[in-house]
Amino acid sequence: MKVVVVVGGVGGARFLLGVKAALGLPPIGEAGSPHEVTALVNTGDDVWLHGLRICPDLDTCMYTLGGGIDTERGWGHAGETWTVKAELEAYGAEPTWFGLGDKDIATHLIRSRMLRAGYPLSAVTEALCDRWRPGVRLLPMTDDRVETHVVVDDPDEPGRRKALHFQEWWVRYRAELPAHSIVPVGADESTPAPGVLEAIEQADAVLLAPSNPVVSIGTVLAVPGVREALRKTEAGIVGVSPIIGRKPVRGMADACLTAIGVETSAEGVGRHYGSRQTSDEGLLDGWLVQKGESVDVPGVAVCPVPLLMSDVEATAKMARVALELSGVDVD
Ligand SMILES: O=c1nc2n(C[C@H](O)[C@H](O)[C@H](O)CO)c3cc(O)ccc3cc-2c(=O)[nH]1
Repeated sequence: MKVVVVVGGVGGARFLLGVKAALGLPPIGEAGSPHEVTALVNTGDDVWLHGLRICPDLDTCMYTLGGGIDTERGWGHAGETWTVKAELEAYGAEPTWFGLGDKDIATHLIRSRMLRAGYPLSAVTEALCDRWRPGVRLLPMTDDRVETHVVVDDPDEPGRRKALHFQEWWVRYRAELPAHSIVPVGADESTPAPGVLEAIEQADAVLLAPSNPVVSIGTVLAVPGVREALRKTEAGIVGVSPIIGRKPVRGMADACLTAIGVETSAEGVGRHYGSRQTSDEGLLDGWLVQKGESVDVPGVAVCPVPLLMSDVEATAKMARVALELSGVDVD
């Protein structure tokens, strides 16, 4: 069976652990299997810092599925040290608000060297995954440069607005500066990475992970051709709500949803993604929401399940329901 999962970072990576387990694949590492999982990964969080290209969502998926993630933070290496970071600070090298771990820097050095040698991001990712063996194909949504920027009131100059790179808004300001708009800069000119459209077209099932609907899932959908391919595929498309009650399960999706005028609720996000049957932009055939919530998304089969990805087993149960709701038989 061919499964495509649209993902962002931490939530997406945790969900992929469950998808693998639901398909009988070991959550961590690689194993032969009749099933093929392809993750379409958001690259709008990517950033050049200290001369290194950092791809947070690709790395979080790679480390999580490859067994190297720091499970507490949800990003970066387990057992990380921060020697280089301290040295950079000693030089007063900005930015100091972004934590580059020593082991993580090796990933960025390899990637930056390959990018500078002319390799596309998809080839770089494949090379890095040769070591980590995540057991799913990690595809960047595009090989082109797309960077999410957030327009805020300039904290240093009242009355003026400025565009911050997503990482500065997210890490330095903890998304506490109200966002007037969130823009995936470069998305309009980008094209899907090799294999993205084919994976969607050939999929038996497509899942939208419980990642940030705006800056993760939304950014992948902003790459021209992706939404159209999703609307056309024979595969059933099922999303998983990242919101329980009125709060995101983790991260700050509420700050992003408010910025685009979408209610922070499973119903709000479900309607935002829209029904594939009854609207000409919508994507969803099915929508998983928290057990006990009554959610109405016209034209979409809503299925309440326990949504907390408290461990791989719980996530696998959720992923199994999502796969079955998409119309495939998991077993
Ligand atoms: O809150 C933080 N998140 C950090 N993140 C997480 C990152 O900002 C988020 O995971 C995504 O961009 C949002 O999904 C990192 C991710 C990396 O791949 C590499 C380094 C970092 C460093 C930080 C950091 O210092 N603080």
